[in-house]
Amino acid sequence: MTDSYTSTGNGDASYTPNGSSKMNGSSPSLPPASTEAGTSPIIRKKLMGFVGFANLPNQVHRKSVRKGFQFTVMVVGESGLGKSTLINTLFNTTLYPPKENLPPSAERPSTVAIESISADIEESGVRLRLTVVDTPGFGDFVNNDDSWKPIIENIESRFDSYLEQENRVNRQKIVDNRIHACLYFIQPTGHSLKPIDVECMRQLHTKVNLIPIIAKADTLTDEEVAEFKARILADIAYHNIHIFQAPPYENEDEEALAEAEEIASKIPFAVVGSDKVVTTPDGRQVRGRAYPWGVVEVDNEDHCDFVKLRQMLVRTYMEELREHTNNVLYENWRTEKLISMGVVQDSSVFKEVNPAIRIQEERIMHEAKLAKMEAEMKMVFQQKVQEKEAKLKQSEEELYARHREMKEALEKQRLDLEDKKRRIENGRPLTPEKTTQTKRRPFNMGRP
Ligand SMILES: Nc1nc2c(ncn2[C@@H]2O[C@H](COP(=O)(O)OP(=O)(O)OP(=O)(O)O)[C@@H](O)[C@H]2O)c(=O)[nH]1
Repeated sequence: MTDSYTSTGNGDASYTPNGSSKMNGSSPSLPPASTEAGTSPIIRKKLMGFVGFANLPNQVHRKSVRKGFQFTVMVVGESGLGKSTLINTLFNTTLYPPKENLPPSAERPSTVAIESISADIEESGVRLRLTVVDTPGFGDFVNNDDSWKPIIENIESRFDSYLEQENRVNRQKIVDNRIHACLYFIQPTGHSLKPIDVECMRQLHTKVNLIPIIAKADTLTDEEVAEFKARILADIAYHNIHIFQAPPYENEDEEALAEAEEIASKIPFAVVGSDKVVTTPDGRQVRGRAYPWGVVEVDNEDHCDFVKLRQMLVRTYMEELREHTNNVLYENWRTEKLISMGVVQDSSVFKEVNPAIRIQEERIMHEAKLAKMEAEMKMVFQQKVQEKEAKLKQSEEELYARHREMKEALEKQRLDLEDKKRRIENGRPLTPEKTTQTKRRPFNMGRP
């Protein structure tokens, strides 16, 4: 086996094992050896790893992990439906302190008040800035007609703040406070959606990713849950409410497709929340709720849909929810807002331009411009000709008039002379007009 060393003469060099192939993007690794001539050292190069764009996802991954993530979730539902408990269970934190620790002065608000709590959560080195927006007071009053209004105002004010940041000269530090997901808690009545639920969801669905949840599902039997879900879905379809559905991707593998289908089949998620650890009859320590008749396990897919909800919200579709908020919900809101402010979109910027058609259009426009200029010049020319003709006609008439005048004068002169001639011939003296001779002006043709 023989190795060869090639020098290109411009400082580049490549080592070719067996003289067969060249390697680029490599680094020198082995100590230099001598060539046959014994002058130039052989640089042995070795590939340190895979060189190609297939590594791009890893770069994105590293960058995202360094930057951390931001996620804002809103919880809407009547009080006591287990919203705080579910959030604590979902993100495995005590974001909401236990209610017994709250001071007695912590009274119910008299209107729907919006509260938000943020926490930095870290899991396997990945940082997540989680913000939960709570809506205490929603649906708690005798008249709940406008309960949804403060919620919508809050969502829109977050869009406003984002739009304002986008319009700044310096957009380096945009803070995204928009709501990425809205968990809508439905009371486990077993009937169907209440009018307040329908109205609120109708108001919300165009502004947030709506995820309906049947709260405290452990209070219903499996059959009741199935029937309740069917009725809720029918109501949602009837009222044309859009709930969040993950978009299907064409090149997704079978496992991912099956997972997406399974998650979709569980909507609305019937969940049980508990941040307490209890012991099962078989001695396992689980997060759940202990009843005299047994233990409901939060993380057991046979007991409730909590795992699927977490899968959707955290594991599989968190980025999808953020993207959908930005690309669809915010974009639609922004368009409407700008139009309402009188900003008009120039639709020609979206037109695809075919260079041949463009040249043809420009040629037609140019020809039209030339034709217009020509017509204008013709008009000016005609006008000038008419003016000149009028002037010539006028001087012709003047000449004729003078000619006539002179002719008459000459005729008169001729007649006078003939008269004189006749008198002289008849021997009659000339009239005394001789003495009163008038000075005749000399005849001058062409002068006025
Ligand atoms: N049976 C049952 N009870 C639950 C569940 N989740 C929470 N609870 C209980 O319901 C009560 C109210 O729970 P919270 O989490 O404070 O409810 P909330 O919706 O945050 O209430 P507000 O803060 O008043 O809006 C507590 O006693 C919880 O232990 C559940 O899934 N099933």
